Amino acid sequence: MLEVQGLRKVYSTGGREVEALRDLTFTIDNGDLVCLVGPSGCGKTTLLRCIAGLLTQTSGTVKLDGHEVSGPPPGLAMVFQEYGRSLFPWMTVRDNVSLPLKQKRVPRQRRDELVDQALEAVGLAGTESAHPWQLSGGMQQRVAIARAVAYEPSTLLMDEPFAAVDAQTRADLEDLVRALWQRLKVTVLFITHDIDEAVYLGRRVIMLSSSPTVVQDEITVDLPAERDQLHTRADPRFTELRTHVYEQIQAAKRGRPASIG
Ligand SMILES: Nc1ncnc2c1ncn2[C@@H]1O[C@H](COP(=O)(O)OP(=O)(O)OP(=O)(O)O)[C@@H](O)[C@H]1O
Repeated sequence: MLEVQGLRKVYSTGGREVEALRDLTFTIDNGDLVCLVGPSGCGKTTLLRCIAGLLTQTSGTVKLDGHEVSGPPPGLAMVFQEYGRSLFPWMTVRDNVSLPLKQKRVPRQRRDELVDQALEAVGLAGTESAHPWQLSGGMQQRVAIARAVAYEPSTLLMDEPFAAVDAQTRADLEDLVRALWQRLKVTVLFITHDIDEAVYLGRRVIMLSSSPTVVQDEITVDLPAERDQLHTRADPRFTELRTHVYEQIQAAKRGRPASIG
């Protein structure tokens, strides 16, 4: 379980203080898929970096499976928006996916198995010896997802991973994330500023207020577990949920709760 309790982050730079996160509290059960949306600049990346142990909070706690996070926790993998910068261009696809496993000291044979399985799972079997720059943006992001999956994480943090790909690729990658989540039973925290994406993907959606940030609202997405781009997005319940999230985000920008919903 991921537990975020009273998380506050104040940046101090050049004598100026920016309160990015004021007081965030939420929990995510093991095996859940939770999307986090909020207005631009509300501190989504700050939150993820605190959860990943890459940034020290000013106060509050983050616990993963009962252990307080104070550095990059084992069992946690991340996928970033900028796949172009997260893959090493001079390494092959196999070496990129394999790298965290080497750091984890996984034996060679097991490493190869995990890489093969992960590339197969993201539909990239056969690209092992290619270099990232020989692949499309969508394929590069699949490599980044394969790298996270091969690591066999219990928790996967995704920071606006599809913001830089075209709409069709994005739809395919969304379906890939749901399929992997269902298959691997991994806990996923997915950050996006795209409301439709949050409702389509998530089993829960947490909405953040604008900075200084608190949890504005949260919903359980009571759409069928089997989702597809055509039918789910045409479901009247999908429209209701996205309208609710939209109104909450608009209210968050104005700095108060929405009156309806
Ligand atoms: N290193 C830093 N030093 C000072 N202020 C920072 C730093 N990083 C972020 N901030 C500030 O903290 C606030 C939250 O930033 P953050 O990048 O976490 O938001 P975000 O929700 O991810 O933004 P976006 O939606 O635009 O990607 C912003 O006001 C930002 O200017």
